[in-house]
Amino acid sequence: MMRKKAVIALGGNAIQSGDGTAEAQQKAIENTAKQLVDFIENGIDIIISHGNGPQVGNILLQQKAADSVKNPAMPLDTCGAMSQGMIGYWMQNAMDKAIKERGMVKNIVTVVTRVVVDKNDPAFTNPTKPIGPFYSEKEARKIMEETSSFFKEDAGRGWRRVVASPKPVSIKEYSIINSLVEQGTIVISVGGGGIPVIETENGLVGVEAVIDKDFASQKLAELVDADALIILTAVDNVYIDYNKPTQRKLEDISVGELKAFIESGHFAAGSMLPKVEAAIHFAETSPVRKTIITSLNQAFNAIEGKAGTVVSMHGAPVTV
Ligand SMILES: Nc1ncnc2c1ncn2[C@@H]1O[C@H](COP(=O)(O)OP(=O)(O)O)[C@@H](O)[C@H]1O
Ligand SMILES: NC(=O)OP(=O)(O)O
Repeated sequence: MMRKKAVIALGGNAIQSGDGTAEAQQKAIENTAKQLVDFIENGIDIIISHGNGPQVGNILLQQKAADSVKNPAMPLDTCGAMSQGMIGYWMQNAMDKAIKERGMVKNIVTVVTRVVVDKNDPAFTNPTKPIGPFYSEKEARKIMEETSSFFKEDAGRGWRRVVASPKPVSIKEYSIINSLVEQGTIVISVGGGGIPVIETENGLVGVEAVIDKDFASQKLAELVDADALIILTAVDNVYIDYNKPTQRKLEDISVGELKAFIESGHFAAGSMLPKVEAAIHFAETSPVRKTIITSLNQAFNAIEGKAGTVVSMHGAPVTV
């Protein structure tokens, strides 16, 4: 059987359901792992990436709450590393269990991943990435007055702290990630978009930012020469006229058609827009590459061309 390679980016609902306890998050991840095993069983090598918006924001708050001379608060890049370790650990346990239940044997590893960003990226002066819990407008405005944090309204769901979200330029660990995958290991990497670092005369230095996991996953998919980038979120498809009576789902679509829908403003900034942009960036690198945007439940159907929004250079079905 010809092996294929896919980078699977997991959205918030694949990691968290119910409250934010370790138990609830691990339960959601166990359910996710069961579905990801379908790919492995069918000869697709997977690299799993995931978001960290809620988790990294909460870790930052916990750091600040306990901040003291003897127990200094850790900065955002280090909180990002903590979130990679935490979610990676949960995912390793869940994948181990799911694989064993299907009678297979596989190694699973989490790679703490550093992603280089440009220190002059305009995102550093325009924070847009929501992290941590939701607040009322009144609470958010009060915290903004008292601290140097910024808050914005997040897609009608409430107010959240926003931080800089520079674009990924390169991924330090991509080569080792690829070697591990080629050996048949399941790799969890670029968690939370990767730890943002800049290149300096003294080596790599972490910066106060959170990279978008869809953009980082797209960059990784390119660098490891994946056949497919699979972006899993809460909806089965990307829609035009989303939530309007004229709503229409997109199935097989070309890069050109999708760019035209972006121009007409069909995709919400901060939610569907980065996914659609990442999808385009990956699909336009080669006519044999495709990006799928769908839900966890439809993920495997989508790889078989039976579900999801599939973005490719020419919009015709691409077999993976
Ligand atoms: N045009 C659109 N088509 C489909 N979903 C959309 C669209 N515009 C906004 N959305 C919303 O974007 C959400 C996905 O973004 P988000 O929740 O930020 O992603 P993640 O799953 O990575 O956490 C969908 O669940 C949907 O509610
Ligand atoms: N880092 C990141 O994109 O996280 P979310 O997907 O949780 O926003």
